Amino acid sequence: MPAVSFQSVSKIFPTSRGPFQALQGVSLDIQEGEFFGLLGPNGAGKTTLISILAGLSRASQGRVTVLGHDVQADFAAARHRLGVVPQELVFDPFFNVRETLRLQSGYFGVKNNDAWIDELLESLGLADKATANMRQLSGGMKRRVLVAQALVHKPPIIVLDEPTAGVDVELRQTLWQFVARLNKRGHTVLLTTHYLEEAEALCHRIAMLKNGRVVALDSTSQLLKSTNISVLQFKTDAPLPAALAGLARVTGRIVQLPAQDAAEIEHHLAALRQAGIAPEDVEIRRADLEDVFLQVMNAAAEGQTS
Ligand SMILES: Nc1ncnc2c1ncn2[C@@H]1O[C@H](COP(=O)(O)OP(=O)(O)OP(=O)(O)O)[C@@H](O)[C@H]1O
Repeated sequence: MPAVSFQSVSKIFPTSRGPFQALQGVSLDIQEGEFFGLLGPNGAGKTTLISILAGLSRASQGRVTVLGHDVQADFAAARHRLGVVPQELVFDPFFNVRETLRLQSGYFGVKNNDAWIDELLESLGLADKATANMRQLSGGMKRRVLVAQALVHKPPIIVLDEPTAGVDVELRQTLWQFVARLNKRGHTVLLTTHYLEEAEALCHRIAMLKNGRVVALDSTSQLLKSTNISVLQFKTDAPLPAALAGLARVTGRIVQLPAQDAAEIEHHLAALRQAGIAPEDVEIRRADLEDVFLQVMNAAAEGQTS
């Protein structure tokens, strides 16, 4: 039985400009013990899908189950098996950290779980903040409590919606170490993130969403193998010739150009030379998940317009 099963899930939001289809027939199964990544550009429908999974929003069509429990018909059983770390920081400011975690345990009918709460506090670097009031914590500390809060009832499935947005390097490392440990112990993890190097490092399998549809679904290693492209990377201050500008991924001075083969790399270099550009720090590397992601998204866009 899959840990999570999305079956032909569609979602239509009524808006002032008429109905808007945020999800269009999304079907995918996440197996028990998997570390699964859900990727997509802003507005692709990731949060909508997670809200339906968590029972916060209803699918317009289709069905979602959590370890066999329908998220609507069998809401309590499904919800109990999920630990959802939401994107937004929402807390009751009147409680301290430990009280917040005890309160959350109470919502799930869990008692006498102080040993687990201590482990959560310790693993998330919150041990010295146990009696601090929620409103005294920094944003990053609050995010740690949010993670702890989602895990108080030891859910078999952990759902993380962009947990590292705006989070410092230390917390990212603490968080990923802890989540990876829980995954090794058998917890299923569903992660959405815009940090593709995190997804590449952590996820066994990845689904890419665009405009509410699944446009790629495969193991991370297959996705990386699916593209035989290389990337020509260099630095320059000069504006690129138009023919290359459309292909390039530019970050400040760093330019990355995908190329199918050596001939195309030569072609790119010749185009630069012709434009009078002398690229600095030239290197050629294999495509990473970000390159694959961009390729999949561009192919999906072309598919839609044709
Ligand atoms: N309540 C709503 N009413 C109308 N449209 C909505 C509503 N909630 C979401 N949408 C729209 O549905 C689409 C998907 O939104 P969603 O938040 O699921 O995207 P996302 O993939 O999580 O994006 P991001 O990466 O920005 O978090 C967007 O176009 C959004 O504007």
